[in-house]
Amino acid sequence: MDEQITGITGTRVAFCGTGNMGEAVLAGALASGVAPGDVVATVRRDGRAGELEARYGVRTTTDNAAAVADARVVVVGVKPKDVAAMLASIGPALAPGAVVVSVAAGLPLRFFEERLPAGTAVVRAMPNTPAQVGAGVTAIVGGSAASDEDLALVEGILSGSGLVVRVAEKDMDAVGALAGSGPAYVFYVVDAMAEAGVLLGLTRDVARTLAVQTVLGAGRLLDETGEHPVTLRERVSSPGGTTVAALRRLDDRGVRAAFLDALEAARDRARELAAELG
Ligand SMILES: NC(=O)C1=CN([C@@H]2O[C@H](COP(=O)(O)OP(=O)(O)OC[C@H]3O[C@@H](n4cnc5c(N)ncnc54)[C@H](OP(=O)(O)O)[C@@H]3O)[C@@H](O)[C@H]2O)C=CC1
Ligand SMILES: O=C(O)[C@@H]1CCC=N1
Repeated sequence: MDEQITGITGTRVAFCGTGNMGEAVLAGALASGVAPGDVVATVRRDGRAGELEARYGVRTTTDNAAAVADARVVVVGVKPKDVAAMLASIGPALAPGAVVVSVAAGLPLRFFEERLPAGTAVVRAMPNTPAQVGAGVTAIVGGSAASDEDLALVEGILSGSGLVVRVAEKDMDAVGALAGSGPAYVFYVVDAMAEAGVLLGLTRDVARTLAVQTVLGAGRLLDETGEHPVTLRERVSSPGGTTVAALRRLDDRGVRAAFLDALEAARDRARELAAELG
């Protein structure tokens, strides 16, 4: 266990708003070595509280201010439109030296720093949902009051979610468009491939298994060989064979161009959110 992970022992973490992304980051924090007894997760519904308690053995509450009172790290996991109200609730209750971590799409560090007590350390993060199984990737950037120690602590807590990279804040909306939203594009492709398998006569079960395993295997091959995707694609494409016939259709249908447009749309929506809410 390295020094960063060791430093996590005993760190109290509050999750303020524990939905899809908050839960995935919570699972990663526990995998990093945060003790369930040091975690409090806030919710709005009893049913949700029961789910989180049963799955992770953490405490839950609907009282956000009480949740942050002794937390060293506070993860704000509500939707962007709910962030300002959350900060108004928790700001006065933050413990001295607390670091506030935002996962909100679009909202800049400035949005948090303007609404929290002066000098509050803020870290902006963009995780993705494979964090739930330790296979996520999260980009982080620290605000003006976040120390190296704060960033290292947050990085350690997020490392149980998967890879953590540090980026400049100007790149955060691009990160969100690529990696934050990215799992949804992959699920979309898997669903489309499985549907196509059904069209060709495979059972739904077999088609799903083949699509999932193919995406998993292709991802591992990319990761473990470090080869360029074009090189790996060429190795699948026999001259005059079946794959080039299929890839030509994808090109004809503008799939590559659609990805370029799609990521620009996601980036632009993040900018709009910041403008609407800021
Ligand atoms: N989903 C994703 O893949 C990613 C999301 N993000 C960011 O994560 C954030 C959350 O998104 P997501 O998890 O998808 O959304 P969810 O709606 O699943 O999660 C938000 C949660 O916050 C709860 N909540 C809202 N207000 C309060 C409150 N006052 N007190 C306690 N709990 C509250 C909601 O409760 P209730 O269940 O009752 O509605 C909900 O469970 C967003 O800012 C988003 O931009 C970032 C990267 C990826
Ligand atoms: O769709 C969203 O707005 C969030 C942010 C990135 C992924 N999901």
